[in-house]
Amino acid sequence: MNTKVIGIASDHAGYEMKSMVKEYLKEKGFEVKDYGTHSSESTDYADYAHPLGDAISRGEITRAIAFCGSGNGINITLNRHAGVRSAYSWNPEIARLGRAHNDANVCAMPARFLSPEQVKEIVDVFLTTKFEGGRHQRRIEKIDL
Ligand SMILES: O=C(CO)[C@H](O)[C@H](O)[C@H](O)COP(=O)(O)O
Repeated sequence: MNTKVIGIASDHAGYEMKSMVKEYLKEKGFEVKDYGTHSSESTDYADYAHPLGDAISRGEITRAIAFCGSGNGINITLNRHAGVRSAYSWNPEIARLGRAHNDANVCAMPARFLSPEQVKEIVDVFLTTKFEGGRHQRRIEKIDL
């Protein structure tokens, strides 16, 4: 498992925030795999969520950051993929709980409702918080149908 590789994806509404996060992660020494979109031209979040979700299901990526305008569409789509636990992370504490309690492997954010500074803080918390296991391991094992 290469935890230094981070997947990223967004639609048009999240493109600028994704670009910012891409540079931020590179500055921190991460390798970034960008699943698109690659401009602010109007597009559909599922077209980027599915390739990222597939990569997680195949085990190619173990952690990812994803955006759309509200965060809902990209989060819902990613969570259709086996093995994806995408946490809708609209503040740092929710991101921390997503990792600590849910072993989330994707941090999905609402790009139109967060500042770049808020996003950086959420990303930092998401990438540094460890899963607590214990009772939470039992619970996540009950998620998949
Ligand atoms: O938030 C989203 C989906 O949950 C999308 O990012 C879109 O921005 C949203 O659906 C609004 O669409 P628009 O074409 O950007 O007006």
